[in-house]
Amino acid sequence: MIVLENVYKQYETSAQRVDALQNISLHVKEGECVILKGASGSGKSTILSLIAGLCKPSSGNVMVDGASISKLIDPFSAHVRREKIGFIFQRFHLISNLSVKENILLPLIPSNPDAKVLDAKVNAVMQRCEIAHKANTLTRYLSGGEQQRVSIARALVNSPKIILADEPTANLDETLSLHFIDMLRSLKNEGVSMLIATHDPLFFQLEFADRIIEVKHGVIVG
Ligand SMILES: Nc1ncnc2c1ncn2[C@@H]1O[C@H](COP(=O)(O)OP(=O)(O)OP(=O)(O)O)[C@@H](O)[C@H]1O
Repeated sequence: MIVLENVYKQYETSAQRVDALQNISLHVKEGECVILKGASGSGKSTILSLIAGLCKPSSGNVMVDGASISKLIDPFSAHVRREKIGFIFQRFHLISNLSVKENILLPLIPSNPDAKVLDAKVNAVMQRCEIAHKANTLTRYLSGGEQQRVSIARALVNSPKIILADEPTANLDETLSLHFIDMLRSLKNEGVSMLIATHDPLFFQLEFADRIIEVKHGVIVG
């Protein structure tokens, strides 16, 4: 479902060149749940961004459900992302002057013009993520945990085959984290593949993952 082959990623800034990933190869099968762990700066977010087609590798190949997303130009990689991937970002990336409902609705607009269908999907996912009571609130007025639940709802609204999540429980209390992990478990049982970058001990205590991959200085070490 997700394949990385000999992937390198360098970031060039005016000050320096950063070797963020070096020769990463990994394979996540359909319905498999893999956790990425590693110290801050080890390259976890870069791996997720490459799979989502949000950035390109310096060399190597990234495949998502048979499509070589690393080789597609922007509108086509965005299409693969919209159709197949739900991305839960570390920093939410919500639009602050839109409501909860409008933020969740956004990924659906390009593919689904039927207003009733859209409304039903958004309402269902808001209930699932326990944020329906704030449907009409602008997201700039939400707490960190509430914003996180909106970003989770937005990632799930398209019923993606793949979930990529960057520290998804960082802003949730233990009860909400348990609820979220439970939700991931039911998605996994429905065949959704997931790659989750996390330090949250709950994921490890609950033995949630099929596999844990450790990244160190841009290299897979275990
Ligand atoms: N856009 C960028 N430009 C330059 N360097 C970057 C950029 N994005 C990431 N880096 C660098 O690449 C390396 C890997 O960063 P990345 O964000 O992938 O790590 P991470 O493991 O997700 O860290 P964290 O757990 O703190 O989120 C770091 O040295 C980081 O400073």
